[in-house]
Amino acid sequence: ESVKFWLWSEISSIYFSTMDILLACGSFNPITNQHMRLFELARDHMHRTGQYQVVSGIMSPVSDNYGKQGLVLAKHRTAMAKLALQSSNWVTVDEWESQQPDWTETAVTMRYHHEQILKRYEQSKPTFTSSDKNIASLSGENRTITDVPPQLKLLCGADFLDTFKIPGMWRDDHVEEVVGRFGLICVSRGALQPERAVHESDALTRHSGSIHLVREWVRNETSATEVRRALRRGMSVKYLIPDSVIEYIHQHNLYTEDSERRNADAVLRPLAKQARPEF
Ligand SMILES: Nc1ncnc2c1ncn2[C@@H]1O[C@H](COP(=O)(O)OP(=O)(O)OP(=O)(O)O)[C@@H](O)[C@H]1O
Ligand SMILES: O=C(O)c1ccc[n+]([C@@H]2O[C@H](COP(=O)([O-])O)[C@@H](O)[C@H]2O)c1
Repeated sequence: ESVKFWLWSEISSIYFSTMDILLACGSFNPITNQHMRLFELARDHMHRTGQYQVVSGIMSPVSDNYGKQGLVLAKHRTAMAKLALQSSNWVTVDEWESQQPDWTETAVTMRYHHEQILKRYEQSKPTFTSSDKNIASLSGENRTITDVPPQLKLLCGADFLDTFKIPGMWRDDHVEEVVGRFGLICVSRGALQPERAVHESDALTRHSGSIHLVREWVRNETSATEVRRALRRGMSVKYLIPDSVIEYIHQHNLYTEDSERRNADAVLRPLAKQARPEF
């Protein structure tokens, strides 16, 4: 009986689950252990639903013209993220967004990755016989269902969800697209209430079926701002960020009083762009 049950649960998880790819957009200035935990928490959550198979994760650092205070160069933020994610066998760093000449809206970044996923899927799609149409490979964790391409979902923390309601920050059609067309996985952060953010937004409520709220029970308030503050003061950030990243920061003398003044008077690019779309 137990063998039958095991077989059934294996087969049903293959046939009835959707492959997901998680994309996290942000400054990662610098990457913290909690940024990497977001991926782990989200993957566990999605797997526990029994409906999704998370096959990979992408971290996409924002480009230099985002205009956020203290933002160090994208080449450094990307290098640090790559060093940190050497310990992951499923999350990688993608440089496309960070290399764009201007700041790129998240919806546009998602469209780009969606196209890349479809291209790779088309290239790697095996030809099927009628009897094995749904299953391409069944090898440990890498089993895949290939008659549906992987779905891209945005992964974020609860503070990110709150930015949707800041006037002039997001275009309404982009919120619709990110949440409605792609889907969102949001991990709790401190005392923020993502359920309330969804409830108080008509657009988010309309698409609540595509929003997955993940509860982080080990509350972790690590923030890149606090890490930068500690570094400026010459204090330890060990165990908040990986050792390899600490070493990189010291080698390049990245976070100083000067670096924190960068963009201090700048208007965040999304706000400037919405205020003067031609600008
Ligand atoms: N401690 C945390 N808990 C949950 N989500 C987090 C946490 N830290 C960062 N995130 C999420 O990671 C993504 C990238 O965040 P970001 O690079 O802005 O880091 P941050 O720590 O929030 O930075 P800063 O302190 O400079 O605002 C966002 O979606 C953010 O919500
Ligand atoms: O697409 C938008 O309109 C939009 C508006 C505001 C912020 N974002 C993205 O949200 C992310 C916020 O990162 P951070 O570090 O400011 O928390 C970053 O990747 C931005 O490009 C995106």
